[in-house]
Amino acid sequence: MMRFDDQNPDEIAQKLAHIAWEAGRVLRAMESAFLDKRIKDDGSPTTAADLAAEELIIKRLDEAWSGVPVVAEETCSSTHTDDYFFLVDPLDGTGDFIHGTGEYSVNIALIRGNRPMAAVVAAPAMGSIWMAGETTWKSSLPDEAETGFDWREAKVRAAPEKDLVALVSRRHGDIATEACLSVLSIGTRRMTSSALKFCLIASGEADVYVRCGPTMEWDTAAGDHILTCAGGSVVGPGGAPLTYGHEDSGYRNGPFAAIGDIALASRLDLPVSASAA
Ligand SMILES: Nc1ncnc2c1ncn2[C@@H]1O[C@H](COP(=O)(O)O)[C@@H](OP(=O)(O)O)[C@H]1O
Ligand SMILES: [Mg+2]
Repeated sequence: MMRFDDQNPDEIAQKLAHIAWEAGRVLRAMESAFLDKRIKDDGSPTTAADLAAEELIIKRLDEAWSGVPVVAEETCSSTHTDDYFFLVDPLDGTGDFIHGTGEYSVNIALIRGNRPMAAVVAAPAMGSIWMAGETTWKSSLPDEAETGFDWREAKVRAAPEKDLVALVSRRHGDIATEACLSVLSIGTRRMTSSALKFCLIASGEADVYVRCGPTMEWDTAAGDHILTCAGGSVVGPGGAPLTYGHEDSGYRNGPFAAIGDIALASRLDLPVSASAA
């Protein structure tokens, strides 16, 4: 089996970026097609585009790192016995993909133990991509993957005293999330779908994203790593980082807050368990 010890995390992230770039091409080509949607058990939609992108990503991961388990949203292989495994959301923000807002992303994270070590989030319709190994990098999405990326380091900003910029889901909200936000001095609330919320904080364009409603590990792992390597944090109740690979709980996350400035952590009071859907 291919091991990761001989590759540095930024090199792995770069390979993941190429795979996400290719999956993004598949999704863009399917944007205007009329796609039947199916509602899954958790109430969220899925389409042929989710499946096509996931199939491609799994194939490419296997070509690059044969035998490493992949836990992916649509075909969620339920066991991972190795120290390393991938978490994949081929299309995060399927509702937005269907409604044409363009706010959807491809999320891929390599997990070592219970934390990410390399990750990519691509936003094909927005033309942007973020990757992180040890450092976080942002690029526009090029026409040619081999030569076209223009990677620049991404960094969080210090939180302003007041008028924080909060990112909130366009399609999912709950009372517990609103209660957490209400104690912060929020100046602007910006509706944003998918893992883009983590990336905008990582790029210093926003300060906080709180989510007390249900999400899955593949929704957060890549964005978590991108934000963390840019100087931010993703914390659960009590301020601990999120951990991944919780097969027993069906890969569900608890409540979390993504923040650019760790100083905000002491002002947050997250509930212990996720709100109902
Ligand atoms: N009831 C539920 N249980 C688990 N995850 C849910 C959920 N409702 C929404 N989500 C997650 O929230 C994601 C969308 O987040 P946002 O509202 O921030 O765009 C969905 O991603 P997918 O579109 O990949 O299914 C889905 O995984
Ligand atoms: Mg998805």
